[in-house]
Amino acid sequence: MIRLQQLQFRYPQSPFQLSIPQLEIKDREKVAVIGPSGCGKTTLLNLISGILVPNQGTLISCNVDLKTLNDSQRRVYRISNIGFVFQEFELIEYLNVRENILLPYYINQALKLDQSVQDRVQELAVSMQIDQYLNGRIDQISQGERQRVAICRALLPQPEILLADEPTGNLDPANKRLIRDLLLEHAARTNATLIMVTHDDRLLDQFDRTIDIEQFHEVASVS
Ligand SMILES: Nc1ncnc2c1ncn2[C@@H]1O[C@H](COP(=O)(O)OP(=O)(O)OP(=O)(O)O)[C@@H](O)[C@H]1O
Repeated sequence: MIRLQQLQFRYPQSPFQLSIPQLEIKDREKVAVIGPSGCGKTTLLNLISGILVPNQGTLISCNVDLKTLNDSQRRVYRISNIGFVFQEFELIEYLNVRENILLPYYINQALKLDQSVQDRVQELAVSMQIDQYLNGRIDQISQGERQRVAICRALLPQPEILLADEPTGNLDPANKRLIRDLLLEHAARTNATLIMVTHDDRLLDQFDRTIDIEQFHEVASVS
């Protein structure tokens, strides 16, 4: 369960403010996050992942109030529980496709890279239809294929919470549905909670619930 209560968040020197009186997302729930550009969708995902910290209020996730954790404890929380598909993918051009998928295992000593992980890379790549590119270069695959590499990387550690920030942007309608369905299927198979940002109303029908972040968006005076 993810529970936000009386949560307030502001960036320094910015009038943008997120004020969330109460928001709960149940374990294994599949939630779409919507709202106009700039209303705080990415900010919400960054708060849930522990990248950002609320100014006020509580954010409980995986039975921990994230505000009570220091930076290194929040990093451990993120590594252990969160898979994040970033809006800009955050792929590394000088690593090949397989190495990009394995990146969490290179940078986090808490994750053990053994044969079962290598086998899972192969399985995930097959399910995402990018297995033929595993030894290829990132700059030689399409936008949609890059998106699927980023998704494989987020899914590989089998996270309890999967956060996907507009993972279907810039894709044609058929590929948008394909990516959404792959995320939903993997989340269902691994009992993960899925929180996916989208601007596309046509993708909402397969989710348990839609949360419109605009209701929590406030404009404060800059101080
Ligand atoms: N690091 C930052 N410092 C100051 N302001 C920021 C920062 N990051 C985002 N903002 C501002 O916070 C607001 C919310 O940004 P956010 O990225 O969460 O919106 P969004 O709903 O995800 O937008 P989009 O749909 O365009 O991706 C915006 O007004 C943005 O300019």
